[in-house]
Amino acid sequence: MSESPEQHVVDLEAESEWRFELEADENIAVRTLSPDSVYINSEEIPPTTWYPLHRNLKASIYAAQPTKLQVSTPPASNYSSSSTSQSSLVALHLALERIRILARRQLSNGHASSSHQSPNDGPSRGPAIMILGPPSSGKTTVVKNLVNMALGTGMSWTPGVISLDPSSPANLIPGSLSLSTPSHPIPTHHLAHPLGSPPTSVPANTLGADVPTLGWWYGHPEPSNKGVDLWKKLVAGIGERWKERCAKDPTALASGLFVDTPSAFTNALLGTRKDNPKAKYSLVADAVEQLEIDTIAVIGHEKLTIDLTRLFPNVRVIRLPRSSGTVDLDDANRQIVAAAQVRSYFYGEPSLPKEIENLSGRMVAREGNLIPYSFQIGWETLTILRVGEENAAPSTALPLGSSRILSPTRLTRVDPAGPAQITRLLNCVLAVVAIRPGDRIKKKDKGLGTATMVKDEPEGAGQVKVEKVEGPSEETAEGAVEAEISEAADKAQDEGAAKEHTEIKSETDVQDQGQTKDISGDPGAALAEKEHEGEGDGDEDDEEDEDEVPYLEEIGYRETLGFVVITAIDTLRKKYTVLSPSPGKLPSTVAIAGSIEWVDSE
Ligand SMILES: Nc1ncnc2c1ncn2[C@@H]1O[C@H](COP(=O)(O)OP(=O)(O)OP(=O)(O)O)[C@@H](O)[C@H]1O
Repeated sequence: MSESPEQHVVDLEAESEWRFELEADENIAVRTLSPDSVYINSEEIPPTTWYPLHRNLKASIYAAQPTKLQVSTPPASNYSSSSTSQSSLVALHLALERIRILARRQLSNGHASSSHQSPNDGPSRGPAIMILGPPSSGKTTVVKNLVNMALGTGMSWTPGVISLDPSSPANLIPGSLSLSTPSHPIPTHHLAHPLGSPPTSVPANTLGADVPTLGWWYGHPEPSNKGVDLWKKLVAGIGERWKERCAKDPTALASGLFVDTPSAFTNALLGTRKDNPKAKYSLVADAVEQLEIDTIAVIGHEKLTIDLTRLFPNVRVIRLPRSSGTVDLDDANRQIVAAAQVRSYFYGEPSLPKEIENLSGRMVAREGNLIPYSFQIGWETLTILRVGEENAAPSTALPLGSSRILSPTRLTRVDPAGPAQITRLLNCVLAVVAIRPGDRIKKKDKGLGTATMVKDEPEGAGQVKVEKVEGPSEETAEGAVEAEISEAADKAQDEGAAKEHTEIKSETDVQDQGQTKDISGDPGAALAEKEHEGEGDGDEDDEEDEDEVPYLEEIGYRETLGFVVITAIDTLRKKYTVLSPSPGKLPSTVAIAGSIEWVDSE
């Protein structure tokens, strides 16, 4: 890097990357002084246009042509490398693009996706690709690159982007799963830049506002065997919404689907149950089925590629080289990412520091700040639930000879006055869920969808027959796969060897930044009353037992309306202080807690 008082310039060779790891106090901007564009995660940075990069970000700028890259302030950690995996990504993108184009042609010729076709027909839907790999192998980066390449073709694609990684910085908020349909390349200005529109309060004039995003709440940073049932129901819900979208929108169907996954998916025993101990990669298989995946790309994990090839004969499994630029993130890094992700949900993209704002020359368009809203709400008004928590009465309290079968997705109510609950609720991220008229369980139905008690009567060879309340039925379908992907994969392998990523309804007006309001009667209380009126049949049965959850289990895994954080708890006045992305009433007074916490350290 050459350094003169007014500029620091990096000379990049053709097909090489400038990689950087920004420290907590490093904010920089880059621009190319050459006539050709450069790219960040395959988003184009036009010539001579400053592109701000915020602290803690780790990424690279790719140049296809020899380039002079100007850097506002050189970061402590930066280097250039010609060992880029860009060409393998381009090869894969081209194969996927061909399928999209053929699918669009088929669809415009009137072929339905589910209709039986002759072998000579092209694909009748776009590719559905899922990216798998170990921790920090670059999965999210690959997804972002492929999505941006598709959106950069000028073909007006509107692919679906699903994040099944609750800890990915590209997702909405830690603990969530998401489905978005971006129509313009996704930026990489800072750590938490999501693959969809970030927050509920996103103003209508920002870049993210036209990226419809739906969010689901898993509530934990990683899928685990304990949460398998909830996980599968969430994935089924996401799959349903994507299929609904495709049924209405042929462009979405032809554009296809990109799925980012958690590194836990590489654990063969994740999701394996005692009743079927030989089942391997159960959650991968579930996602393949629910999302109709036709291609799995595995990053740099040979055994996994072989295992999955054997396990899914109808799915094309390909291997992608791991970019030598990927950075192994430690726990401290991951905590910084998670905190930045929650902060950006509430506050939007951080402001530019003065030294960058004052740079002379053009600057790329950026999203604005968001102004969240803080208020108090009574313990009685906000119903907080947990999914699958086993805090029911001990089995010893049951009648002799009985055992309890708890539904794995049963809802339990959080009693803030209960032991240790204040500690668990403070700083807790909550997903707000919609309550519809049919969701409330009448007293006579209670027990449905919560816990089932069965008598231990021996049946046959001493077996106990249990009846369990099951969730919604699941659809299955098979996906088509294209041979071109195979070629692209082979090419990727060769090159890799050679060198080494709700509809959240928004209330857009913002006010009262950072102020805590004690709204008498509580925001949301009016809505809560309305809910009761809506169900209102004057049925005295509706009187609740404090410990019973009066809602169907289904609300625990339906898409969320948005997220709030409990930032303080007043035990004397029995009120929560809640940070919400938008002002006014909460859209619902029922929220689900998980294990995700956030403390604003800025
Ligand atoms: N070519 C590159 N140059 C510089 N940094 C990179 C490059 N590719 C990826 N990174 C960085 O490496 C880190 C890990 O990449 P990424 O988050 O895509 O991996 P992942 O497999 O999705 O991780 P996780 O284990 O969280 O699922 C990120 O900080 C990412 O920005």
